[in-house]
Amino acid sequence: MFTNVEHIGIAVRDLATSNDLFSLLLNSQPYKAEEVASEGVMTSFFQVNQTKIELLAATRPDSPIATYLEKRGEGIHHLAFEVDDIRAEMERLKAAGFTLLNDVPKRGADNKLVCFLHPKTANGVLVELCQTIKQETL
Ligand SMILES: CC[C@H](C(=O)O)C(=O)SCCNC(=O)CCNC(=O)[C@H](O)C(C)(C)COP(=O)(O)OP(=O)(O)OC[C@H]1O[C@@H](n2cnc3c(N)ncnc32)[C@H](O)[C@@H]1OP(=O)(O)O
Ligand SMILES: [Co+2]
Repeated sequence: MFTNVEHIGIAVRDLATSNDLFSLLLNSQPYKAEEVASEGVMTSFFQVNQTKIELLAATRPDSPIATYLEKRGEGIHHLAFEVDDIRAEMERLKAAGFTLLNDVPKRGADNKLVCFLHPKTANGVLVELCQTIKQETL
């Protein structure tokens, strides 16, 4: 089940500059910065009630964020939903015709297991599924 818009991912060229901008916009400070080396990204998170803003900067040229910035510039990169059972949702969505970009849940930022759906199968939106990793499953 989809339970929440977990975060909105925003591709940015420079994390420090965008941290300042979003701190001003949201009148709050980021609550964490976390590198996800497997994705070639450095993230910075702001909490906005139940939802988060995830700023994403590339840490290497072959990162999906670097490619995105080259082609489309800064802006909203993806929409992430909290799900209660990521494997069940991946099976359901695959059977429903969505293209999964990873067949097995992978480690994301902020203590999540994640899976991405190809934007071509989701109305042009890059969708990310997120399931919080509970202590007992570590
Ligand atoms: C997991 C850590 C963290 C977290 O929350 O925990 C993150 O969120 S990390 C975020 C970065 N990682 C990813 O985005 C992984 C999934 N992304 C990918 O596999 C690729 O970026 C992919 C397949 C979405 C696009 O790859 P690429 O840009 O090399 O392919 P194309 O340029 O050929 O694009 C194909 C087609 O899709 C359109 N496109 C690309 N990116 C996006 C996007 N973010 N939103 C919407 N549409 C997108 C692109 O324009 C092409 O369409 P076309 O009409 O053919 O031009
Ligand atoms: Co994300």
